[in-house]
Amino acid sequence: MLILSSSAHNVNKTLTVPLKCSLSSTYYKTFSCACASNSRFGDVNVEPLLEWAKTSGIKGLNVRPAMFADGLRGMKAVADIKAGDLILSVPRQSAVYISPRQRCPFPDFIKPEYWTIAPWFIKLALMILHQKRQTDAPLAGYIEELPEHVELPFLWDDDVLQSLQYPHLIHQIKEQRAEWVRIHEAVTQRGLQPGQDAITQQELYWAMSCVRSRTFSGPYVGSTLRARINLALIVAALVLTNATLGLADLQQTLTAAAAVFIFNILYELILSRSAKQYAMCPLIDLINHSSTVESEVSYDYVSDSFIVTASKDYKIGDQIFVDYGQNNDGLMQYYGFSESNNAKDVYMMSNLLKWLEEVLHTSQKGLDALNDEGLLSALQTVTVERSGFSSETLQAIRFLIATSPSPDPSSTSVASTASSSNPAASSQRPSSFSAPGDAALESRLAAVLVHACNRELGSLGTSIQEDTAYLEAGSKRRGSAASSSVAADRIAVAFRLEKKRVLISCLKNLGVDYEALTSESRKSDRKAGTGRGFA
Ligand SMILES: C[S@@+](CC[C@H](N)C(=O)[O-])C[C@H]1O[C@@H](n2cnc3c(N)ncnc32)[C@H](O)[C@@H]1O
Repeated sequence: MLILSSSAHNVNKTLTVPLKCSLSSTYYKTFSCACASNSRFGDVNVEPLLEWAKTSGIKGLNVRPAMFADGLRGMKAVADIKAGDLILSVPRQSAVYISPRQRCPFPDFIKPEYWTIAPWFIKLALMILHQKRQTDAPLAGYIEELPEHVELPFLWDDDVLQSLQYPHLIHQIKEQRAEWVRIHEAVTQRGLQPGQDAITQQELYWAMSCVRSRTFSGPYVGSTLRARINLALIVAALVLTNATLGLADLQQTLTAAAAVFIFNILYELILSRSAKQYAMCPLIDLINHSSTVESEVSYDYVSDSFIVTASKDYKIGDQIFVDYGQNNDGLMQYYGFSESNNAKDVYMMSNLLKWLEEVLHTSQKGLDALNDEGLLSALQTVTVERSGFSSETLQAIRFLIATSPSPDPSSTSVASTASSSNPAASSQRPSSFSAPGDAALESRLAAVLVHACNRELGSLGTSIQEDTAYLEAGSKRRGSAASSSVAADRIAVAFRLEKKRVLISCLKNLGVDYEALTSESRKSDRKAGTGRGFA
């Protein structure tokens, strides 16, 4: 799910929805004016979509759908664009949209009691399917342009899934598979009204995949400006009628009117603090992701529209991007791709305890002490960032190093001198290790972390060089018709390469040039005639 943002300077937060003033209509050009060039969009004709967009009040300025490298659809600038320029505006009623507590919009299609309990992405998927089933659906022009297939990893064969080499995501994707089977059963058995055509698993999966890869979400801002004005007019009319007919004391009437207003505003304020709105916006959802730009999709309260403003200058022909606000796990699972050098990417290391035990001789007593202080989980579910490990993980490892017994005085394990150099450490609690210790302890900590990263990298089945070579060989073959399983393979290899890069950056921050080291060892492997094949 993509994040609706308001600030051009802050993409990491789930942002508040702005009350931006909409620009005057003369500022906009509609798509038909924006560019007279190529009306073909790869092998798809975009003209019907743009015609529909125009009649639906969607406005675009100096942008147009286009095909980019690797046959990827996206949006390009058809004139120079300045940072801060409005480039797209989609009225809320032209989007597939749900707000909190929205009533079932089609009780003859889906049972209202199921609608109430359905999560947001099922609701949006059902809205798409409902539109698809109608002959004169208002959003037909949009629905027809949704991709026919959305190739997400939950559809991959198990062997391709395993080639992600990343148990954390493989587990989540398997859970998603099971969840989506249950959702299909629930929709068909408890959601669909009797007499309606069955919803096949393929249909529902397609709709849910579109939703998961194209929805923007943001905080709910309460009623639209128009709804608030309508409420004000109704209350004013009641006050006037009362006053004219002398039905009640004027002061009492005004107090009651003020109470209605305050209640309404407070109610919406409370609702907007926890609730979210979700929207699939035609044309906006043709914009591809890059984490190098700042997020620009926001909800404009005054015009009741979703808008995109450029967060940087674009030259004519440039591709327009937004930041989907996801690390590579999220991008892979719900968007079907990973991004090279994604700054938000992390590596979830599930084997840390195993690697620690190789060098630390951890005792049950030590692990229990960590558990008592809520720190054991920092060794079990470990998020490794490019910059390093979390402060909790460092604290827990410091404690283990300082308190590990040394079973073998001749051992080369990094903890072998820890307890002997600091006999008081064994009586210390984990809470004493939140801050960096002396130079000896910190250097042992670094050695343990380097060991863990090296062991993790070594356990992955392929090296970074093998993954790179596989992708490069595939790029040379580009142009030959690649089957979808080959495409999935490449997507999986690109993903696991990025995960290795996270660990390598982490090692770099620990002072280890992993690539230089492995290239040395490859040279000696070659001399010795050894080395690994591609798995
Ligand atoms: C919101 S849509 C963007 C428009 C999409 N390209 C289309 O043709 O409809 C999101 C999908 O676009 C593709 N996509 C977006 N950004 C990408 C990127 N940086 N690299 C590769 N694919 C990307 C993925 O397939 C993703 O599921």
